[in-house]
Amino acid sequence: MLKRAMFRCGQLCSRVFAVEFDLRTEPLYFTLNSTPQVLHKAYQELFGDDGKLFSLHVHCDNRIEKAQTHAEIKHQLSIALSRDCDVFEASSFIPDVKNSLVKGFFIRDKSTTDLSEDVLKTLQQSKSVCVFSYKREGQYCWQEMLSPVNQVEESVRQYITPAAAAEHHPSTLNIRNSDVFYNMDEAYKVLKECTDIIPESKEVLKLVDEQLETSRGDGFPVIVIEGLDATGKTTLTEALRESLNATLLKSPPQCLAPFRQRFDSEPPLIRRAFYALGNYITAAHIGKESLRAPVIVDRFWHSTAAYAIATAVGGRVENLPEPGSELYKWPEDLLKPNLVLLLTVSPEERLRRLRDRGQDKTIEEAELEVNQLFRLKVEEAYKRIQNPACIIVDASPSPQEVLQQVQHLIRNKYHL
Ligand SMILES: Nc1ncnc2c1ncn2[C@@H]1O[C@H](COP(=O)(O)OP(=O)(O)O)[C@@H](O)[C@H]1O
Ligand SMILES: Nc1ccn([C@H]2C[C@H](O)[C@@H](COP(=O)(O)OP(=O)(O)O)O2)c(=O)n1
Repeated sequence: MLKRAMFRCGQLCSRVFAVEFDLRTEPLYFTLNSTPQVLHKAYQELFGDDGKLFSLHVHCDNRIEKAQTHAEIKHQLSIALSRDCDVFEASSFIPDVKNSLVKGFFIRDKSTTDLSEDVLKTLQQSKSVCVFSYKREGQYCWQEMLSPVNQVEESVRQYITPAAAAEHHPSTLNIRNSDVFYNMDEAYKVLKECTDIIPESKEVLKLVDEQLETSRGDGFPVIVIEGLDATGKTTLTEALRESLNATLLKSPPQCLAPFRQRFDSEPPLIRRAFYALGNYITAAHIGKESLRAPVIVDRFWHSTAAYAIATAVGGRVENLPEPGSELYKWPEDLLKPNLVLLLTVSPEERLRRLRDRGQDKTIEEAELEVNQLFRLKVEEAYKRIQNPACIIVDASPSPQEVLQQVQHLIRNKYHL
């Protein structure tokens, strides 16, 4: 209750709220004020007559619990609300303050029933969930706390006040150590905090503990092949293994395969920590194998960081952390490959390859558009990662031609 009260008043008045009403445009930013503010047209339309509007945020000191509650609520909203409800990603943050982001949702209910209100009231019974409803009167709009079931609280009106757009998309405030990890200890800590609720975490940590040796002398070259799904990584890495007499490794490593599905169903904090640790295990394998032969690696840290950043940052490519941001910096304690190649193909060719593999047949248009935005962000994030940066390889020609192109690049660098 204390958290809720704080959210309602004091501390959170300096907070800015961002709602992703339309993924292709900027979020709508606003703050709250105890005195009425005249809203201009864009805000009036969004907070206007077109249905009932609610927001929901999750507050909790325990980050594992917070991540799981957020994911659980997202799922609940997707199954419990009617078709007349739109659910938008929303967040509250303090501008320029790292880790100040609190994630949540905006719900617009155009139905004539009270179903959404009932669902939200039930969700609000959890101590870490805070729900507000929005009311409109003329040119003013305010939010007040949704009264929990069987409890009438005095409602404080907080008027919506337009706010300037944030210089950096708010989701970038929390990427470090929530989505991307820049040393092993930070990822390790996350899984350690999960051992009670996810028993598999213990087994993963044990595997990490067993692979402490990561140092590498001046051995054979280490070449990482990166790219979106179906760009031809498996085809190329296998051909390279044969032609270079190399060892082929991948991240996550084979020993984590039994746990991957489990961690893929967890919220980003836990899922990304799992993949981060996978890179350290693979690094230990690289360290050993590169003493004997060239090593080809199918996905490594570029994948971990690019997918994590692209998932964390909603909407447009413009929302990504800017080029040169410290969020694209390679972890100081992770083995650096000698060469990173990024396979790229056109969206049409990629889709054709996915279809040939029997995937992606049923994706609807709306989902396709969201996927398209996501794909663009992953590729752009790949390209922004520095030291080592990736070299872009056009992977649209035939497998043989792609192999030749890559052999040429490697030969130029290593005379292999
Ligand atoms: N250069 C290429 N030209 C045409 N098809 C390709 C090429 N490389 C791979 N493919 C085909 O595209 C699909 C995806 O390739 P794959 O190597 O499995 O990609 P990834 O490992 O990146 O997911 C497979 O069916 C594969 O046979
Ligand atoms: N080193 C890695 C490898 C994969 N990941 C994550 C990133 C994405 O969420 C998925 C992509 O894996 P996917 O199953 O599409 O990969 P494949 O192309 O099938 O090998 O895994 C990672 O974070 N770090």
